[in-house]
Amino acid sequence: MPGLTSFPPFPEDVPTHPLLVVDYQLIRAGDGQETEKLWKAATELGFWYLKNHGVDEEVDGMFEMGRETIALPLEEKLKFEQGDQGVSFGYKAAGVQFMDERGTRDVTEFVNIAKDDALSWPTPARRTYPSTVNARMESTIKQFVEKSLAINNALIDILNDKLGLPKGALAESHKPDTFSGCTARVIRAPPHVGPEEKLFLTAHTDFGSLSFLHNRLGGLQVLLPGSDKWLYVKPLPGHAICNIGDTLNIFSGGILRSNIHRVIPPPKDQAQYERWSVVFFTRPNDTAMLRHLSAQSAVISDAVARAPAGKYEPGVTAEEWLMRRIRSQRATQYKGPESWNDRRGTEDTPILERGYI
Ligand SMILES: O=C(O)CCC(=O)C(=O)O
Ligand SMILES: [Fe+2]
Repeated sequence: MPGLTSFPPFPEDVPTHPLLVVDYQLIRAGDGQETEKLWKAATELGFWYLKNHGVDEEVDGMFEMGRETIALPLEEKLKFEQGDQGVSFGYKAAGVQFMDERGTRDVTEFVNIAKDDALSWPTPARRTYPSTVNARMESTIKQFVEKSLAINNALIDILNDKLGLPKGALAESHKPDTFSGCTARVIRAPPHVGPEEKLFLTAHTDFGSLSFLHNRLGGLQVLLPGSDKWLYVKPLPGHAICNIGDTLNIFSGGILRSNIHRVIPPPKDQAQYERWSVVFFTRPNDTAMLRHLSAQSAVISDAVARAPAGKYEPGVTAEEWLMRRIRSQRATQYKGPESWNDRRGTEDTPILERGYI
């Protein structure tokens, strides 16, 4: 199984950043200390480990589904390619995104399944999928989506209360039964044998509200606020990695941090293995207007008052934001070095010698 094959351990001698470990069962039990830990992680780096989440079996099934799908002939996969218009559901072929100012093409493949399709199965809601996805919709994908949604929404509810918002304010724009960009994704990157530097996923912030990530090999790196040094996040067995994305950053007036991260080939001996990850991206309802919620929270209102005017009012819906960001990654959008700026999210950490991301 791709997620479970044995491989060399994550090396101890590479620059690594420890994340806070949040225990989901303690969060569910209303443990005050654990809630504080979640708040600290969400506001300082925007990344944390989540243990005791109870989704391990479904994650293994998702790795299997990904392997079965990526193993299909390219011609078959291309029938489901997500295309250049900003749609984020379907298959993403290797080489259709650009990765840097020079327009270098990517090497990763994705299988993206809309939450709306998993929940409405067997009736398609947004689009159709390869046979290998259909075959596991009922047995694997639906369960993974339902459990991931419940976890992310429970965490969002807690952040809602810590932000001083009225009960359920964020839940209003994250309704499970309303169309949204919520997506289950499997990612595959090839083994990397070359000595040259390579990017699997270029520096980015996540586009939605909260990401629930499961990886096995190293390669994920974060840039700490104010630093230009990339640090690995070590995969820990049984621990998911959660991170805040742009839309919670906007709703919270910047209080919740959508931090830059990237994926490079796994470190040292791990580099010769295929790298797989499974992610669930919780994103707001398509029609939700992206705007800070300062009218509903004094804490957010204070934060917005200190921020540059208009920073947390992009003036678009969640669907428009997502489409714009997905489209801006496609190689067809690459017109020269200036196209790189169009890829920016909410993050504005300067990178030394490279200007802003
Ligand atoms: O594969 C990983 O470890 C991270 C994936 C990621 O950052 C993403 O899909 O947005
Ligand atoms: Fe990401």
